[in-house]
Amino acid sequence: LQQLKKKKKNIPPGPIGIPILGHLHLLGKNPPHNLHRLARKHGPIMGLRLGFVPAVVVSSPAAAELILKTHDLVFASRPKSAAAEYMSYQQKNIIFGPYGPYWRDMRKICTLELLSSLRISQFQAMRAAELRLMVDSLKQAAELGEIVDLSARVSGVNGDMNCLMIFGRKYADEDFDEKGFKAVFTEVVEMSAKFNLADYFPYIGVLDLQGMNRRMKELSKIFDGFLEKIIDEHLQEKPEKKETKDFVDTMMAVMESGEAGFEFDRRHVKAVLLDLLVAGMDTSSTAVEWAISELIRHPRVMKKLQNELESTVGIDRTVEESHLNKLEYLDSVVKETLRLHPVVPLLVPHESMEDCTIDGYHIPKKSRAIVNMWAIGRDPSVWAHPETFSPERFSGSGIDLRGRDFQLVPFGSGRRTCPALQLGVVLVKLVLAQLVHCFDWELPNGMLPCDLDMSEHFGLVTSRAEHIMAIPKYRLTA
Ligand code: HEM
Repeated sequence: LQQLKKKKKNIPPGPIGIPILGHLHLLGKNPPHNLHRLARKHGPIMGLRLGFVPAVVVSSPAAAELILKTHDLVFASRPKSAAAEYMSYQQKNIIFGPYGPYWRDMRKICTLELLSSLRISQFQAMRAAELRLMVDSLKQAAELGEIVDLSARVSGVNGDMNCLMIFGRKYADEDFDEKGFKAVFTEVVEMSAKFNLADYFPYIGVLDLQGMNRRMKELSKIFDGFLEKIIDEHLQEKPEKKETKDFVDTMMAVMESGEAGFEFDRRHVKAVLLDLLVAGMDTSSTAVEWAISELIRHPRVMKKLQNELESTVGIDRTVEESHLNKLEYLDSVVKETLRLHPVVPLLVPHESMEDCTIDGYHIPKKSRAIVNMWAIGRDPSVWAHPETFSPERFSGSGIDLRGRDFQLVPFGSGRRTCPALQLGVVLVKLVLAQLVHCFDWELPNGMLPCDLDMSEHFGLVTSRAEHIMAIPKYRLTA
């Protein structure tokens, strides 16, 4: 009977599952890689069962377009998950919020009030000042011939810029709990991406076999206390005296005006703040980390980018935001980096809100849709020599990052697309441009560029497994 039903409904092809787990065990330590391998055998639209949850995995541009454009509305929701429940104010945030009027309103506030072009430009001077600090400190290290933890530096400057934009001040690790600010938020992001059995076997969730629910509750207490404290501090200050309002000021003003048009209290403010912290914390810095790693591994590309920067900006001053539009090769380097290292390799899981037919396959309501960007970036029918890092492939290609070219959608596309695409791209380009323009980079202990380890650490945001260590040599005349 099962077989007959399957025939009638034409479910997507997939590997043979095992009782209870279905295909969960096939995800392994690095799901994007393992799903890519499976898709090569079973096709770009692959059906899986993760515990009790049906899933469809798409691994080609055409299949991604079906999910993110043709049937965008059907797949615009997010699955319920323990992480969203415990760590996102009962799914009151944007990232994990289910589709509906509440999510739409929250997202609108976020895009209009916080991430608009005008708001992004208001923080330009702050970004320039933070970059100056980074360059000065790396210049000092260069004078001393020091080995620098480049991953930590990039993540540090990105974290500082984020905190200044969101909270109006920087936070040192010791301002937080004993584990430190960065470590707590990195753990929140990691917990959100982990395959938690509770999400796939609803009845065993209460047993919390992996201890994840307990840890998530602890984490949420820590950051809730932190956000409460920040809101209290802001209430005591006078925002009208500030030159640039930070995101807390803006959100508190929305709350106090009562003009949100829906219930909007402190919990909602905290949920948005947490969203932006989590989403902004590691994404851009991880992209920079991958880009600089590829450039160090490919001295020809590094030199070509340095030449572009020299001819556009000069050798006696540093890159400014106004230069970015003129830097075409930098643009190609960033695209090529995101093709091979999409920092959110499986996007954030989507969930279908009703039954739907995709390319003739039946996808039941409440299926999880996984878009494997890692696989799409390596699809040999779209990319010539997909494993080669070659930014030239984008010159004159017309492919942009805005979610219209489904062979390259590292920010997603459609209703759930990243609302911070513009900010994200500016941050990545700015930080990368300073590192490349101001410094030459050498690997320590005579390591050859081709020996640089490029292993990944899988998470919602997939970063390098090992920090990149390198020796800077200052190259500007100023
Ligand atoms: C290089 C940098 C970034 C990349 C590659 C990136 C990528 C993504 C991706 C792939 C998604 C999920 C799309 C989907 O589910 O279909 C997403 C969602 C999101 N991103 Fe970004 N992002 C970046 C930077 C940022 C920054 C800096 C912020 C905020 C400060 C941000 C805020 C968000 C939010 C709020 C969502 C949830 C949207 C929703 O569910 O409606 N992102 N991002």
